[in-house]
Amino acid sequence: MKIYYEQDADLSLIQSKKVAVIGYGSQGHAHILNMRDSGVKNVKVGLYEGSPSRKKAEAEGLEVVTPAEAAQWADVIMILIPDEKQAVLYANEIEPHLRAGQHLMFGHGFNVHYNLIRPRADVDVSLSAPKGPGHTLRAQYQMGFGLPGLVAIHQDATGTAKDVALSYSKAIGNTRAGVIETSFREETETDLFGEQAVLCGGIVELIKAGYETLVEAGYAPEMAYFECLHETKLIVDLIYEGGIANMNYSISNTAEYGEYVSGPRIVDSEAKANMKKVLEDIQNGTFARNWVLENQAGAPGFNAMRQRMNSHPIEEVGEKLRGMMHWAQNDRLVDKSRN
Ligand SMILES: NC(=O)C1=CN([C@@H]2O[C@H](COP(=O)(O)OP(=O)(O)OC[C@H]3O[C@@H](n4cnc5c(N)ncnc54)[C@H](OP(=O)(O)O)[C@@H]3O)[C@@H](O)[C@H]2O)C=CC1
Ligand SMILES: CC[C@](O)(C(C)=O)C(=O)O
Ligand SMILES: [Mg+2]
Ligand SMILES: [Mg+2]
Repeated sequence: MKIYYEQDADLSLIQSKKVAVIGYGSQGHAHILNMRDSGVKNVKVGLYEGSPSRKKAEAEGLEVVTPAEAAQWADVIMILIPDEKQAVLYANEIEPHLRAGQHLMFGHGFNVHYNLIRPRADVDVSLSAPKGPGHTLRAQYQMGFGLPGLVAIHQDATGTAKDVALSYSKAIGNTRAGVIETSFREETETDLFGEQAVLCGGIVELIKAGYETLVEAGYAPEMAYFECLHETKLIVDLIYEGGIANMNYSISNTAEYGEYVSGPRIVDSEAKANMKKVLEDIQNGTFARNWVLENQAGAPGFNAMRQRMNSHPIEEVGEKLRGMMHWAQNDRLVDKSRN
């Protein structure tokens, strides 16, 4: 496995290009602001007319144009709008203006891997995918650190696709932590699996089930919140810092013994068998097809599930308790008024 670091990437390549970032959301704002701070001067944001994000980008002094204008102007076009909107954007606003030798980039391989976007053969197509949320990508960069990232090349029409993709990854701070070379397929399938089984789907269900178990047994919701949600970060920080052994070193022997005897009763062989089914659905395209169809129908199921999640009692008690922890409100990663 090849991992690229600062010395392996030439920042001047991306600095010499006209770079358009389509979208100014979680990833978009972080990519363009990190790039600008890395000396990439010729940047524009692509947003539709009337986009609420326009004001936020302009407040940072960025030039905002339409996606079609961005595609006409740029040498490098990075698409960072929601995955489910990219195919329509590409067909209507990008593809008609593409010319040979341009470089099309993605932050996730979803649309290219599942053939929802099929770029013409004479453009470079790559991905530069940070392994973490956009707001963390920005915050880490500003502190002088970086998130790990991935690069992959789908097409190399000019012979320079990888060098430019690595240069882009350096500009957003990923080579500070290390950039792994992968494929669109591997990035897409592992990213979807990670977020569904562990990082988002797995953790959220674990937290909710733990909270509900305690509350249904008569314990105070506040106790259940601190135990099952709040402390998750403190424990994950220890794992992040030095692995599972580091966490086990810090917790009590009683907790460690409970981890060994009770953990496998929760995430048991059935849970692992279900993980394998989730992975199969990702690999055979079932998940992608369902997500596309859901959006074609106006996302009724998605919106209902989002609404149900947002009104779960753990969110209510959490809001109240977090309001008491003023320090946790300072230096927030997500400032919805800015990005
Ligand atoms: N979120 C993350 O941290 C990560 C995301 N990725 C990938 O990065 C990509 C972007 O995801 P993410 O940052 O979450 O996306 P967001 O949902 O945060 O992006 C929203 C942005 O896209 C703009 N937008 C929406 N539709 C259009 C359109 N038709 N034309 C132009 N702009 C549009 C929105 O404008 P407005 O709000 O004004 O409507 C907003 O600025 C995806 O491929 C995702 O998988 C990869 C790694 C992590
Ligand atoms: C874990 C979710 C993620 O894959 C990410 C932040 O990396 C995403 O799609 O947002
Ligand atoms: Mg991810
Ligand atoms: Mg993802």
